[in-house]
Amino acid sequence: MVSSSKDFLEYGFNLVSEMSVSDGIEAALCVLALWFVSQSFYSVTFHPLSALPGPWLCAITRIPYWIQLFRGNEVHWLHDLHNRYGTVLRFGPDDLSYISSGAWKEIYGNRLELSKAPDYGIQPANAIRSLSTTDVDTHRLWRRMFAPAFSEVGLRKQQPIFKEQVELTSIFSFATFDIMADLCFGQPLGLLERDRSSAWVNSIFKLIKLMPLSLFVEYYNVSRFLYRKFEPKCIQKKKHEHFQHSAQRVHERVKTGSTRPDIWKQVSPAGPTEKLSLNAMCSNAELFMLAGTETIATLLSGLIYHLCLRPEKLELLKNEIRASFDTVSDLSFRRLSQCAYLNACIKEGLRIYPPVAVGVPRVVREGGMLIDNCWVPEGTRLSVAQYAAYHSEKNFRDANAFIPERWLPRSAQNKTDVDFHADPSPDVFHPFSYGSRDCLGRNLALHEIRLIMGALLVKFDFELCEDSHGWEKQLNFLMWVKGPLFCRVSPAPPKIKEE
Ligand code: HEM
Repeated sequence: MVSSSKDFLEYGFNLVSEMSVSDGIEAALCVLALWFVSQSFYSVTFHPLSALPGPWLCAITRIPYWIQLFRGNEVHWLHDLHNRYGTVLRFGPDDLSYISSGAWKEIYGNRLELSKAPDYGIQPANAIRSLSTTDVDTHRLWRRMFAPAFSEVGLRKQQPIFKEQVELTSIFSFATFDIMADLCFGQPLGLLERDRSSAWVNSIFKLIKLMPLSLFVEYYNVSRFLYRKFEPKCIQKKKHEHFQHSAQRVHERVKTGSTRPDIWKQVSPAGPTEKLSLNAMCSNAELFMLAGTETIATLLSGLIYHLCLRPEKLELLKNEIRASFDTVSDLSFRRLSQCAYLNACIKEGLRIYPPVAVGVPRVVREGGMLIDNCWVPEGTRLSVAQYAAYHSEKNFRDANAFIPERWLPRSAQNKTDVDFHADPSPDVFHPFSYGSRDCLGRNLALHEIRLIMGALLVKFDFELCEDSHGWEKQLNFLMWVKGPLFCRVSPAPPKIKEE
């Protein structure tokens, strides 16, 4: 008979010490199975999220999510699940995805500032936090410092740096990497000039494909601990070399100085004692080279693709651009931002093919919170799935069709157009995210996209090659994995001068 807790422990200890190895393994497996069954039962019955819709398997384990993530199919999987289960979806034991307009405000614009999921923060090799940090105070400081460089006034000053590049390009990745390098390092990488990628840029693409693995490792305490302890030397070396590539260029830029209004010229001191250290410049430059290049190249490729599939829309856009500008040197940030049809096309491109197609999760803080009239416990990860939200008929009529007109004011719409302003939730559209951690480079991105599109359409006509039909069927590892996009490109016909 076991009478007290001390006796109980002694009894347990004796029992274990008398066990053979195979009995021990059997007992451990039984305990594990019991734990899993009770956890699963709790997860689908008494867990605070148990009433929310979603596949029961996802309520028990994250395995279905990991499988889809590693297969590059997360975006379409979430889209299908939202179609089946509605605007809120439980796709993991502690993971909720939303596609309603109110969710943006509640998750990303919340006064309580939900924290960014730590596994989504990029860890710079020099260990100095960049803007992607989850630390709220450091993040606030960086945002204040970098805000002027990415503001309208700052960008207008940077306009000449952009124009040096766009005239040359039809290769979007090279152009966006060259432009961002020019803003961060004071000189382009020379990709457009050589018409060839570099080993450094290629390694960024490899890094993007490894994101699911990094998310998996960073999600679990055990794998994170083991990885940090035993990270292979060759990977450490590669990370260091990669970081050094941009760090050296930042050092060079600081040493030689610059007369041009690049990012560093316009950073403001956030307070009397705050200075942007050289190390912090390096880690933020690395972040800008990641965040501000492929996102834009992705949108541009998708936009040209969808325009080529709808030649009547491409014609309207060409007419608008060619009526407003004779040559590339006429293009300016200000005048391009007034091109209504161009802006509508860009919005539609961001909707139908969002560069950040899934939501970056926010984690509910201590004490839990009410969201969408449902109480969610602390630690729950909330996100808005952009692709699913923008392709849902609940939010956009003819959601899978490329229709820039839906973004034009009612008065500018063709009489025969369907009235897309009856779309029930235009507020659901936030391709640059929302709240205190929305995209710092939003203005820069829009100017760059308008300028590159303007330059291309002033100079060239485009037609999609047969081989590239179906180009949009792509895997997604947080970024789309784009195949080659072949277009027949011919010089625009000369303008006939009116008498
Ligand atoms: C079409 C182009 C772009 C799209 C669609 C885009 C989208 C986004 C989104 C959705 C986020 C929010 C992530 C989150 O919720 O945590 C973000 C953050 C960010 N983006 Fe962009 N982005 C684009 C271009 C750029 C450019 C050109 C830059 C320039 C450097 C940039 C710099 C950043 C930075 C620094 C952050 C982190 C902001 C913070 O945590 O405070 N992005 N972007």
